Amino acid sequence: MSRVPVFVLSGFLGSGKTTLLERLLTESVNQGLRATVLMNEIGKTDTDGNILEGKSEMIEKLLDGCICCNKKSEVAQSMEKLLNLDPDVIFIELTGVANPEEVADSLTEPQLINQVYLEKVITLIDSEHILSYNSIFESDRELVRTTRRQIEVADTLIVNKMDLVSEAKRQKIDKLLKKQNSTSSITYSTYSDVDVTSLFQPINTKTKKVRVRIKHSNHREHHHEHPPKSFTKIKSIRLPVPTATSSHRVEKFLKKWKTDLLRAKGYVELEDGTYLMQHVMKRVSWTKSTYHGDHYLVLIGLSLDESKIKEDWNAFFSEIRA
Ligand SMILES: Nc1nc2c(ncn2[C@@H]2O[C@H](COP(=O)(O)OP(=O)(O)OP(=O)(O)O)[C@@H](O)[C@H]2O)c(=O)[nH]1
Repeated sequence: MSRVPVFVLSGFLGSGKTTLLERLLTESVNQGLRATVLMNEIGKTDTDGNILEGKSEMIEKLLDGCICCNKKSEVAQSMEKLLNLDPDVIFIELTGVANPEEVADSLTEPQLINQVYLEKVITLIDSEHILSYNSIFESDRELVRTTRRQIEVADTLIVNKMDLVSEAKRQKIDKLLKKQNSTSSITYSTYSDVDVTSLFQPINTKTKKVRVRIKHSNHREHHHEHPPKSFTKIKSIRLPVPTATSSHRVEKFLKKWKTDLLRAKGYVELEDGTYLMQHVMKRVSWTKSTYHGDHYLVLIGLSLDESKIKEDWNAFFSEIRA
């Protein structure tokens, strides 16, 4: 029996993983490949799953945590469900704070090892922010280590968001990446627009080699001292959006937490309908959406003060209602 190739999409929060996944799913359809997806999110809310709605009916979700050792059996269970659908390819989108080595290990579980192989770890790089990671994450060494491993173990590095950086910055990033990973290919993109056909090459040529491997570091044993559901100090907070509001007001609210806020996303009702709000570091975008579920925002950040944020959020809506 041939093993199913697995592509792991890694990269820090907001780097462009879901944007690439949408392209990969479109290409899968074009090539007549049956693609399935395992999504992993930090909180209990699956915004990326909603974004991908309609792109693939075969999405398994692992919410509330990064795929790390305590989730190994859940990964195996989810993968088995996907394998029952007889896919040609499986994409795993990790959370922005996951170390791809953990999921690679999960693929070697006894019930999976004969059914799947790791084809590629693709790591997306947010070119606008990568050079600032060390200073932004100063208080969280584990996070610095994880973002570094995302680069070091990648087979393919995609430096995304090239529309937001200068040529001088591109050269600095190039130098940094080559220092941290001398063997990976490096591709530059805007909105993760890469040559996806070449990423699929191994599947097309049907040279499905039996391998599950990853470039491990010498000291890759997992650190068990962290609490089970928090790999780093990164926290995710879900805020319900009970009534229609304005984008300006939401952005003003987010700005208040900017020192700790790394990522926010969710569905908000504005005057003329529902919008998907995406916030990466300080950059915000709004896209009209056909989403029909409850409106909410998810805030992800370092040491976010949950009770203060929730209190402020409630006050924000009391003001609207008054
Ligand atoms: N300006 C610009 N924005 C981009 C680019 N690529 C993606 N984005 C935007 O960046 C935001 C985050 O993109 P995603 O694809 O959701 O990133 P992600 O890595 O999946 O995010 P998480 O799953 O939250 O870690 C979205 O608003 C995208 O539209 C790019 O090349 N340039």
